[in-house]
Amino acid sequence: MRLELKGLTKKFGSFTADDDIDLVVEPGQIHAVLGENGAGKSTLMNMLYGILTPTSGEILIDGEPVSFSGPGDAIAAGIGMVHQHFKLVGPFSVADNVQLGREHTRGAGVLSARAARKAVLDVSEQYGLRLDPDAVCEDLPVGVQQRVEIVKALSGPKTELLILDEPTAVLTPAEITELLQIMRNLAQAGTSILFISHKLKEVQAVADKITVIRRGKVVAELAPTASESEMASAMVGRAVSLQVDKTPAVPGEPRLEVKDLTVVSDAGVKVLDALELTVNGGEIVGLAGVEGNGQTELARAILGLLKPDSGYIAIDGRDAHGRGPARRIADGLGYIPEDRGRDGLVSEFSVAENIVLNQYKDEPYSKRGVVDSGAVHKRAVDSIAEFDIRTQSPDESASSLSGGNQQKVIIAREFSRPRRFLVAAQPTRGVDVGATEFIHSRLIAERDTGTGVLLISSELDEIYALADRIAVIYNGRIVGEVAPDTPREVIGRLMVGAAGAPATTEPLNTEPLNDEDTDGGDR
Ligand SMILES: Nc1ncnc2c1ncn2[C@@H]1O[C@H](COP(=O)(O)OP(=O)(O)OP(=O)(O)O)[C@@H](O)[C@H]1O
Repeated sequence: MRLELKGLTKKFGSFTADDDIDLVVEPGQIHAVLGENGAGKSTLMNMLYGILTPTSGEILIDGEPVSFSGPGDAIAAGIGMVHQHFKLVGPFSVADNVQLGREHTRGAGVLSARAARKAVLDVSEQYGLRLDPDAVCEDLPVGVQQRVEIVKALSGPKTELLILDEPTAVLTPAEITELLQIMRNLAQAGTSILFISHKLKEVQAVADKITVIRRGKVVAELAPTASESEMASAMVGRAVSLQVDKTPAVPGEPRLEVKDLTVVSDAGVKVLDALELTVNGGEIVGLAGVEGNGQTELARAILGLLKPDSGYIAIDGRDAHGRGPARRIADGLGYIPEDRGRDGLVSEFSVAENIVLNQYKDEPYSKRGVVDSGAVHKRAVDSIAEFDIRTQSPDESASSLSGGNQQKVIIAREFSRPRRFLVAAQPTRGVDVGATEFIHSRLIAERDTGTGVLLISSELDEIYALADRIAVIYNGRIVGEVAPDTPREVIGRLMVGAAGAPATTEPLNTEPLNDEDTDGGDR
């Protein structure tokens, strides 16, 4: 399929999210779309997939103008889409999920259970996407759920163009390598791919062509040979430092002490297993690990959202036992949650309300129990400017913000008050390079004021950039604490629970994306 966009424009009220976009995707081409948070990438893809109606402009498929009144039309025209946030129904099987939604698809028809299983197996075989059609989706690792989304997108009547909107944001390094290979295979077989990512190494690794959009306009077309800094500055419109400067840490008193912490899941599995960890004031401890090894539970237990079965947590020297999240926050705990939808934002609240979410009862936002809306508004206006949150107004609902800008709202909230200890879980997930630079330098500034920081990140690059000490978590235990100059292979082996194994038997990732990533890194 040859896809051509001519002057595609989308306005929300008086705001122009996409402005006169021209773009051509040739058959079998992997075309990356890069841009800052809020640049208009998802809006553009949603128009292409029939979710949004363009305000003006044309979409042409093989030279013919098309008009979609819903995703069903786009699917029937040969377009498949994998969204930024998974849309699978957890308790359903893989086959059921692939089948789901087809009832509205013109020309695709409803499949019988047998036909749905067969569709999964056929697509799996055709593209080398291994999947068990009978597996229950919520039991599958994230990378496999992603594969289900791709198979679903490819199982339309004749999918020839696949839209992947930040498909790697939640994947492990090995899963990312696998996905990039799947993309190459698909392209080789003739499928065109539109690929959105904030991870520049991935873009370099797979893209045939790169279009950069900024504030809704195409600002550059780059060759795949473009360097990371060329891509970054085209996106942001200024030079971006991809490396943060920091001086050595000066650790002080313990700010987090975790001893013998055990959490058993409802299914009877020890998700945290006698975990021991200390973070001192004035240092950043990076918690490295493949997602799903207890990081989420550790963060939630520190905040008081998850009750441990046994063990001890102290925040700033105070036993946290019996203290709920609100009291821990009052004690000086800060929290940037990994799941902004669940723990970070109230999406129907305004941007301003979200910025003061855990502070609105305090001075100056409340006086004698009454919220001072002027003070809240002023604080929101200041934060929007300081953190470059792209929103039309502080009163806009948080749900209308782009994914990366939602993350900036949380960051603005958590960086605004003095803290003794901060848990930063995936702080730059979905965030563009400019904002990543900013968040990284703020985390270091926090450390330099004496705050203890536990950085939980699935990105080894991020851990290396920031951590003064690296703790590796595997199966709910800290299996190693190492210095920040420890080679990737060593950390990679710890991450897969194979500390003693020779390097050759436990590759973290078999296909490095570039020469620097000798173990296949996390990008
Ligand atoms: N339904 C809507 N109503 C009002 N504004 C919207 C709506 N949907 C998107 N926007 C605005 O359009 C702009 C573009 O958003 P979009 O989600 O396309 O950005 P993006 O480039 O995908 O960003 P990110 O990298 O953060 O995902 C944002 O400023 C967003 O606030």
